Amino acid sequence: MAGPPCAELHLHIEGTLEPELIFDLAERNGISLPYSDLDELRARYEFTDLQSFLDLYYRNMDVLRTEADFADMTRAYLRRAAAAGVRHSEIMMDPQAHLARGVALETCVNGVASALADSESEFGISTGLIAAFLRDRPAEEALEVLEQLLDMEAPIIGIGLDSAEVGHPPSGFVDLYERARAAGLRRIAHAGEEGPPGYITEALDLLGAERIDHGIRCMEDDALVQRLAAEQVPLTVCPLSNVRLRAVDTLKDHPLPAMLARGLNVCVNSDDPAYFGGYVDENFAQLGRTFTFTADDLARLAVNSVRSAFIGAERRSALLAEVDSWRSAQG
Ligand code: HPA
Ligand SMILES: [Zn+2]
Repeated sequence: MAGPPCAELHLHIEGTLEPELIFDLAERNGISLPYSDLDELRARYEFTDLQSFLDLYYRNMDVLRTEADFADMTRAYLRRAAAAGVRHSEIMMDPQAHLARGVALETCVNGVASALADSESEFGISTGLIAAFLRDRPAEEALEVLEQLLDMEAPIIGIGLDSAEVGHPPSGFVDLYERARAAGLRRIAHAGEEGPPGYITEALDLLGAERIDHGIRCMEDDALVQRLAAEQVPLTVCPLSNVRLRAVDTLKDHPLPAMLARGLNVCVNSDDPAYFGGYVDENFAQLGRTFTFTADDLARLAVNSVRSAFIGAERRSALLAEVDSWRSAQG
C-alpha cells in the first residue's frame, strides 16, 4: 500500500541534503570534503543520539554557499516529497547555522524561498517556510536574527526551536516567542524528543507553541497526555528519526500506536530524511509493516497532518478530500 497523501509538518530543509548532492555542491563550490567518496560519507550515518547527528548535519551544510545551492536542495526535496505523497509542506530552515559560517541571511532565505515560490505549479505542493532557532545558542542572538528576518520581510509563516534539546529548555526563549507572536507569526517548538515532558509544558505555557515537534516523551506523564489529548495539540512525530537517534530502541518500541490509542493528535513526518533512512512514504511503509496499521489508521494520521497545518479552509478541504479518496481506493 502506497502511503496516503498528507501534509508534512516537521521537516528541516538542511536535513534533506542527500550525500550525492553534498558531493555535487562541494565540487561546484571548490570545497574539499573530509570524505573520499559517497560510501565513506554514508558510513558516518550511524548515530548514538541527537548530538552525534547534529555534528554531521552542521558539518555537511558547509557545502551550501549560494542561493542556487539552497534552491537546488529545496527543489530536490520537493520533487522527492511529491513522490512520497506530500501535498503540503511546512519547511524549517536554520538561519543561524548559516550566519555562523558566514553565509548571509538573504542567501539562504532567498534561495529556499525561490524554490518554494514555484512549488505548487512545479510539484503540486503548497508550502510554508518556518525559521527555526538554535536553542543551544544564545537567545539574544535568536532575537536579533528574528528582527533581521522581519526587517527584510522574509516570507516566513512562523518560528521554531531546534538543535540540542537537553539543558536548553523553552523557558530561555520567552522573549523570542513573544516577539514572533506580536509580529503575527505562528509558533512551534521541538520538545520532548530527548528532553523531559516538562519541556513540552513549557513550550505550550511559556512560548505559546501551537504545535509540538516530536513530543514523544509526553507518554511519561499521564496528566500531560490527558491535557494534550483534550486540547488536541498537534504532535509532529518522526518515527524513523526517533529510531536512528536512539530515542527508541527499534520501531516496534515506538510509542506512536499508544499515542493514537490515547487520542493524541499525532501525524507522521520525516524530520531529516537524508539522514534517517527515508521520506514520509518510507515512514508510513515501515509503520504499516511494523504495527499492521490499517488504511483507516494511515488515513487518520494523514487527516491529523492536514488538520494541524497552517493553511486556509479551502486548501484544507481539498487535502481532506484527497485523503478521503485515497482511503476509498484502498477498499
Ligand atoms: O531532529 C532534530 N532535533 C533537533 N534539532 C534538529 N535539527 C535538525 N534536526 C533536528
Ligand atoms: Zn526536527
